[in-house]
Amino acid sequence: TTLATEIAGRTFDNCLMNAAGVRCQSIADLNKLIDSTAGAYVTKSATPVKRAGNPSPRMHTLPKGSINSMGLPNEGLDYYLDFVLQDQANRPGTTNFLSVAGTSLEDNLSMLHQIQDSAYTGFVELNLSCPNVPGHPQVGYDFDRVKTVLTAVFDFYTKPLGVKLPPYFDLVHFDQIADILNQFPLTFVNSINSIGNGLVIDPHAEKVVIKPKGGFGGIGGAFVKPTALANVRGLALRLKPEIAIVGTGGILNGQDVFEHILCGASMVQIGTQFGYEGTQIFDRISQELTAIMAAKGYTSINDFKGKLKTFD
Ligand SMILES: O=C(O)c1[nH]c(=O)[nH]c(=O)c1I
Repeated sequence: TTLATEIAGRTFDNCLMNAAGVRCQSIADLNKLIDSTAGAYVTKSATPVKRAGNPSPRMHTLPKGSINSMGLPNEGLDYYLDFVLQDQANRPGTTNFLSVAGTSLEDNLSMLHQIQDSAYTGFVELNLSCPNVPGHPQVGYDFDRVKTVLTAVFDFYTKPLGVKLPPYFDLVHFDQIADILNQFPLTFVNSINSIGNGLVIDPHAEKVVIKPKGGFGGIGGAFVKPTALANVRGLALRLKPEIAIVGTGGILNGQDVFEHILCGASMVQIGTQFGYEGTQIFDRISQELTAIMAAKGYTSINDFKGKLKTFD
């Protein structure tokens, strides 16, 4: 039984990896991911220069999930680009993900020009769905804006690139975003980012649990799995086959991964629960998924990828 997967001709020995933003902001975090069972890593979404992000407390975890309003804290693109360039030199033949999240089209284009002109050979994950930068609405919810951004990007960018999308909640929106995405040579689409602007309350203190935005923040973890599965499936059914689906959202165990793959995911990213457990989660969930596959007689994820049954 193998958990190996492939996207755009790149092979990964495990279909599990971290979700951007979780334990991937520092070189120390990234090296722990390299040393783990994860098949790849993605770096914390970068802006052109280092950002402190929102005031703390800005993240809170409950058994059923997390809320965060980090505000895009990161070390700046150079830090992450230097890291991935060094890593690809150290470990030829491996592919990883560099996440970028400019707060303007100009910032995204300047970062992508820098990456295009560099020796980087890995994937870029263009984050169109950060819900926590005050005053900056999510690009992913403005379909015309998505088309404008991708048109500008693919005017020059030729290396493998995917987009990180927010969750959609209307089948017409799945149709509309898929129609736009299918017009571009995307390598993958990653669904979902956190469910934006949820609210978690501490009833004892009668108070919100995070400081930024009056307590409003992105929701992750078990809370979001049904929405994550729907977005993975909704896009898998609508996107051209050349665009791989990366599934993110609500992964706590091997069964959750199995469900994401059934819906069409080629790679699965773990956020909230990875933040809680650390890198040993990749061993635990790999064992759980292997056991599920063995019990069903599957030897590779391609045996069941995208094969979710319906009643009709
Ligand atoms: O607040 C953040 O840094 C953040 N938080 C999220 O939940 N998703 C994102 O894409 C980002 I850039």
